[in-house]
Amino acid sequence: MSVFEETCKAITPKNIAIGDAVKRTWDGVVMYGNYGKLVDMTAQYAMATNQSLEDNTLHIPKRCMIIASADHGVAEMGVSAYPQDVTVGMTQNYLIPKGAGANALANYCEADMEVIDVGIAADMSWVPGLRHKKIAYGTKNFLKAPAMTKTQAIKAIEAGIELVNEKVKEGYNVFLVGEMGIANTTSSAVMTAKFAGITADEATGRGTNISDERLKVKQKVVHDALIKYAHIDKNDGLGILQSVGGFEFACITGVILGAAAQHAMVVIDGFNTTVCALVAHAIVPESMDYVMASHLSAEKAHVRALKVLGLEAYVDLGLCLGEASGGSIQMGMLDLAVRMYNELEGGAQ
Ligand SMILES: O=C(O)c1ccc[n+]([C@@H]2O[C@H](COP(=O)([O-])O)[C@@H](O)[C@H]2O)c1
Ligand SMILES: Cc1cc2nc[nH]c2cc1C
Repeated sequence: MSVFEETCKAITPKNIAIGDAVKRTWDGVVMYGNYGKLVDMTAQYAMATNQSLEDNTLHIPKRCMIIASADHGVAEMGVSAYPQDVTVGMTQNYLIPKGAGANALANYCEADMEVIDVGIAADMSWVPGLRHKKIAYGTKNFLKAPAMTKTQAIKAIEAGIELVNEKVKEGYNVFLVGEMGIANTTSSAVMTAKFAGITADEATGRGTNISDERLKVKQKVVHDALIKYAHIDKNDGLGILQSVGGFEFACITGVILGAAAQHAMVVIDGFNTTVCALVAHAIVPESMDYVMASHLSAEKAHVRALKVLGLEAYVDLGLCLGEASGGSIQMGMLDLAVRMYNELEGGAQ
């Protein structure tokens, strides 16, 4: 059995009794009013990470931010506001000089950062600290040919699984996922249209704030891709990923499946990482027991993607970015909720 198959097979549903016990503790202390979504966060975290609730406390999350980078052949259609080499520049920036917004946010939420190249269309061997797992120099333009082969999709998924397995061994139990890849919101739009059963126009947003003119081009690309891949079933996660996805999305799908198999939790970020969750959901529905939503991206179809998963974002800050930005803010809130839970004493307040 492959690492991918073994991982999928190892995923079990969360233990509801743990969540109920956490909620009872909050209820026992807070006699009137309630702490609303802070309670939900702690219950979800406790269930996903299979906490023993010894001394009625929760382990403080040990956090790892994983940013996966890759390029997209569909960029040649003129669907992004930025050239492809921004993927190189931003990915380098996470490591030297560690000056990106993602670095600041990782520091804020006390996450260690791992950056992985699974398909950047340039040689990245000179970047120190980068995890070199390049599957190919970018995907194919999916209007011409499937973005990747099935073997490549599984290889990229396994890169994510293996990274999580390594980090779980080091004690990490919460993973904040982020991505970087110019043109990848076009890929996400097609995947969301497939999974959510919505039209190209409903699924297509402005990504890196493209002009009206580019938006028309992007909508047509998404429309044409939906016709070209109409034969792929909406429940075929691997088929959709392989046809119109990206290597960074496959890697993050692997992070989600790998974490779920190990009872670790994944905090998703915006539109793109929610689409990775859609793929994981199609492959193993129970993997969603290990996924926590974070912010609502300004990318318009994000809400439609979350709806398929039955998830709701905790905050709407108007971010439209990726690179684990919203996930880091969510991590800050989860940390607060866990620390508060650990200080609760019995009795009426
Ligand atoms: O995930 C999101 O909500 C999101 C929304 C808009 C843009 N992005 C980021 O912007 C890039 C993709 O935008 P685009 O216009 O090139 O498709 C990619 O690097 C993503 O990290 C991400
Ligand atoms: C500058 C820039 C930063 C990003 N971070 C994530 N996606 C991005 C896309 C661009 C273009």
